[in-house]
Amino acid sequence: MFIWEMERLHEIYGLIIRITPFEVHIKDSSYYDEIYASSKRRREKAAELVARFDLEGSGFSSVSPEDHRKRRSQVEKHFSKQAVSNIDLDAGFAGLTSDVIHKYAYGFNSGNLDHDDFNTSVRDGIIGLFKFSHVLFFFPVLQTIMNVLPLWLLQKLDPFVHALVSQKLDLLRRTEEFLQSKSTSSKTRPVMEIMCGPSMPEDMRSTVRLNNEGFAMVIGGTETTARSMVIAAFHILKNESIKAKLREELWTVMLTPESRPTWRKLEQLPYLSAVVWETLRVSTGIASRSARVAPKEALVYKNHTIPAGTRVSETNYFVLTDPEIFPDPHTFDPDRWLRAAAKGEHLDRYMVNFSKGSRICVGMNLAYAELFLVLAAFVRRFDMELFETSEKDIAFARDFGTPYPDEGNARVRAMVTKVIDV
Ligand code: HEM
Repeated sequence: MFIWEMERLHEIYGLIIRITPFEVHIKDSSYYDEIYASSKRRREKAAELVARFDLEGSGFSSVSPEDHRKRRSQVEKHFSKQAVSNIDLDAGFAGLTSDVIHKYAYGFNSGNLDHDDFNTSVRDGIIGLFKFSHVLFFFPVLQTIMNVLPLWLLQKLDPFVHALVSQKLDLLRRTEEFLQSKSTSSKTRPVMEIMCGPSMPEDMRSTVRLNNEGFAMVIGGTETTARSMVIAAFHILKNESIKAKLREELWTVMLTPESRPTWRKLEQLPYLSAVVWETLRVSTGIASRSARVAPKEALVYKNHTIPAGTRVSETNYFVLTDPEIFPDPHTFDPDRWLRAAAKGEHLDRYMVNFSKGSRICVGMNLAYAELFLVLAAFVRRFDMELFETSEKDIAFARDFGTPYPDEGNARVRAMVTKVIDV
């Protein structure tokens, strides 16, 4: 819950504070782009911050911009708007994001949606990693220990850790198979099959490195997007007028409940777009700060000069709930985006949900595609009522990488009252 302590300290000491012996934290939305800058200005990631995820060699874990650029360029082409538009997305959502990213990255269906409660071990592994991430920050060596312990022992020690390690081992085996097999020329090859193919340079072909790229996609692409869908569902079901307005707009492109408009088509709907933006804003995405280091450039914040080499961070949540930019920030108000657009204001400048600059989320297009397609189907096809669910079940109280409520996981329960057939 350190995020709330930072907020308290900012209230006492102002917009810039030193939060650890090595890190400065700024709570000023207008300064964000200086820290999370484009590749024109050199920014490094602090090695200590990424060690806990055990994704050595991946773009996400790269410290230097040179390593990052080299690795990221092999990944990002598979997540362009063009590439992402070509996938099929079906069905409900709790386990959906995990199934989608496994299919997209590794080519197999992890089967969450086939389970009654959606919550198979695939999802448990990622949740386990997030919930354990503060401990792993201080003791990244635990990752090494987890990797060498036999699975039966891990099962006894902690089912979440067991789920995480088994998942990674399973994906490692699949990466090995991709590296050994002759790649096909099929148009729908998963990202990892292409990345393990002959176009990957020799010095970047280690199985562990490649699997860490794939696992970073799985980690990045599961809880974040799933939580956004859950938050959207909560607000849509709670607010009849939002649901009615959305449904009316969706009728224009979904003549029957089974209509499957493309993501491109859905993106052109102004109100649905506003709902997606507001969902991303209020769901925060990544809760933990991710510091950058400007190794050769002294950053200047107002009358403070931050020496080159210092870790500097902002927290996305503080920007996304900045009342100067988003008045009444804790209210789910999709219309704020339409009002701003009508006035020619560019609120999107402050949509730091996916971070900014050269390290902006590589899976952003996939996340948008999932949100548009899933929310459209959800609203057009079902009438539901919230069941034993209140704001407290989704409110951000604890930072485990993504926001979690005070107890357990974000949980929204609903009863299907009608499946719409016209
Ligand atoms: C609503 C959904 C999502 C949100 C809010 C989100 C947010 C973020 C943020 C804030 C970062 C920067 C992390 C940092 O600075 O350390 C990031 C990076 C990343 N995300 Fe996402 N993400 C989402 C969905 C996805 C999806 C669907 C994927 C699937 C590929 C993904 C994969 C990644 C990867 C691999 C990185 C590291 C990129 C790099 O450093 O080059 N994310 N994401």
